[in-house]
Amino acid sequence: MLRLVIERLDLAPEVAASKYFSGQPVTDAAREQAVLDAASAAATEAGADPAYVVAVFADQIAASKEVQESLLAQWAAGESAAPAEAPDLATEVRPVLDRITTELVPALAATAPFAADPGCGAALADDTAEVLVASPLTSEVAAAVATATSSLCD
Ligand SMILES: C=C(O[C@@H]1C=C(C(=O)O)C=C[C@H]1O)C(=O)O
Repeated sequence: MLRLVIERLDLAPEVAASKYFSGQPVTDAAREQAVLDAASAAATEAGADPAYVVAVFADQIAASKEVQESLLAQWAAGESAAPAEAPDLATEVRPVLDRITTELVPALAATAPFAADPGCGAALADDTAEVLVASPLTSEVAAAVATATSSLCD
């Protein structure tokens, strides 16, 4: 589950790069609603609590936007080198995000029972550290992991 959370968040720089070229705003409210609706429907299908899954997905969206805002601000200010090219958001990046949704929802259905466990926070911190060692992230993505995981434990 955490690997999928990280994999999703690690796509945010590509989303930001595509928006750098297209001029599309970071927030796309209609797309966010479609993502949350898809997650809710998939949760019901997987036997998970849709409210829990939607809350976790709202965090994924917020975390992605943190990364995008941070990178776009750096590129605009010339603080870091802007990308030279970017994938197409609709045809190349969002399909990958959608594929992750189909995997992340069943993974959340499996881990949701542990949300109320008193050891959830400590286990989450340990597991997050382990996944981060396995997948080194840029500082912007690493900084948003806290947002992405903030609703996983009660
Ligand atoms: C990732 C995107 O940027 C934002 C974050 C979204 C997400 O995490 O699913 C959806 C829409 C945007 O508000 C996107 O536009 O696809």
